[in-house]
Amino acid sequence: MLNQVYRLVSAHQFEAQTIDENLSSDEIIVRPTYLSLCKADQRYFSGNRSQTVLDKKLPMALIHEAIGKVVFDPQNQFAVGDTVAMVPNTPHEKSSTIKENYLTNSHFRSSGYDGFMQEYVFLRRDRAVKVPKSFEPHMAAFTEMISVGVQALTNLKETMDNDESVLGIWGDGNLGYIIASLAKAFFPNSQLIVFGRHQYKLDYFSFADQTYLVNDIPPELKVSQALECTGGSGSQIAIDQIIDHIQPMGTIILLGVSENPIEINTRLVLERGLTLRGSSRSGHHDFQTVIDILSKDRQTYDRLCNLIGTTQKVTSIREVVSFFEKDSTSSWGKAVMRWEV
Ligand SMILES: NC(=O)C1=CN([C@@H]2O[C@H](COP(=O)(O)OP(=O)(O)OC[C@H]3O[C@@H](n4cnc5c(N)ncnc54)[C@H](OP(=O)(O)O)[C@@H]3O)[C@@H](O)[C@H]2O)C=CC1
Ligand SMILES: O=C(CO)[C@H](O)[C@H](O)COP(=O)(O)O
Ligand SMILES: [Zn+2]
Repeated sequence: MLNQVYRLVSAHQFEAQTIDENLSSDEIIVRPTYLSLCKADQRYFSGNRSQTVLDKKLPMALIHEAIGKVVFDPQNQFAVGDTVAMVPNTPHEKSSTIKENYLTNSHFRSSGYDGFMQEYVFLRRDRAVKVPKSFEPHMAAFTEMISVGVQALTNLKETMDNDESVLGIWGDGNLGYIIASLAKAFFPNSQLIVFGRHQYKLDYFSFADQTYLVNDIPPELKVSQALECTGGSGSQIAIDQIIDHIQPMGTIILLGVSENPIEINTRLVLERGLTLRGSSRSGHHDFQTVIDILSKDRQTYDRLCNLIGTTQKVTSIREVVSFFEKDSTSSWGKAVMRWEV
């Protein structure tokens, strides 16, 4: 079957390419309906990656956060019209030790492999997670990013010592907001403190127990465990600050992506017996956990709906380009396209 794939060929430039795809019995065909933008997509779109990386990965269809409607399932496991969240990580082996998203031979869409900016997605059936009909579609579109939060909080639970009293989140953007929203589901008895750079963003975290601007943290304040959700050079500054404010033997979960290697004060990491654990992407199990949590927990569901930012119906590549540009100047929230290209 001929399929149209909308690939980024160079910064700010997409091209429609026609590819011939054959459906195998372990795949279904999904028509993408709502696509949500991630910082990683913006870095490719704006050419904010090294030339070596761009040369290696482009042309490539962007977007790894999306829902769509099933149009065909050769095994009738999914009904035509079912809404599914699509898991961008595709593992090629099973391991009892390594989670699917850390296997080095897994393929991740919109990072070296075509993402969801396509007419139809030929999706391995174990990469589709049913979304309840009642879910707000703009919010469901960023299920992947919520699942990154589930993965991070699960990793924290697996790694940390028994001090759950105070959780600190560094980063007042989308990822920080998602993790803060999920935190009470994982740590109902913990106090939640969010550290950010902008008061107007911190105001959205009204459900946290406390928020601080990073240049105004009381010197004696301590958190038990911390999650770093900043990225870029902000990660280095945030990690330095976390090391100063975390209890000895605490765990720091690192999520922010930095283009260049950053410095970490290992002397203090050793002295204080800290654990630093990286958390990247997510797998099918995390997606299912998102659906389960949001189906039961109305408060978390509503908070995540409040993260919906710029939304627009897009019907052409020109509109997609202007949507990416609009998102890059937006100050808050997830940008979601209703996909009618
Ligand atoms: N590990 C993973 O699987 C994933 C990682 N990411 C990565 O996470 C990072 C954050 O993404 P996202 O939330 O969407 O980005 P946002 O830009 O929405 O949020 C980052 C926020 O952190 C603030 N910030 C910067 N430095 C600090 C600091 N030292 N202390 C506290 N806050 C700070 C930023 O302020 P300002 O704008 O002023 O710099 C900004 O408000 C990105 O690098 C992204 O690529 C995203 C998804 C998944
Ligand atoms: O956003 C992410 C997951 O949701 C990751 O940050 C993204 O996968 C990193 O990929 P890349 O190395 O291509 O920037
Ligand atoms: Zn992402």
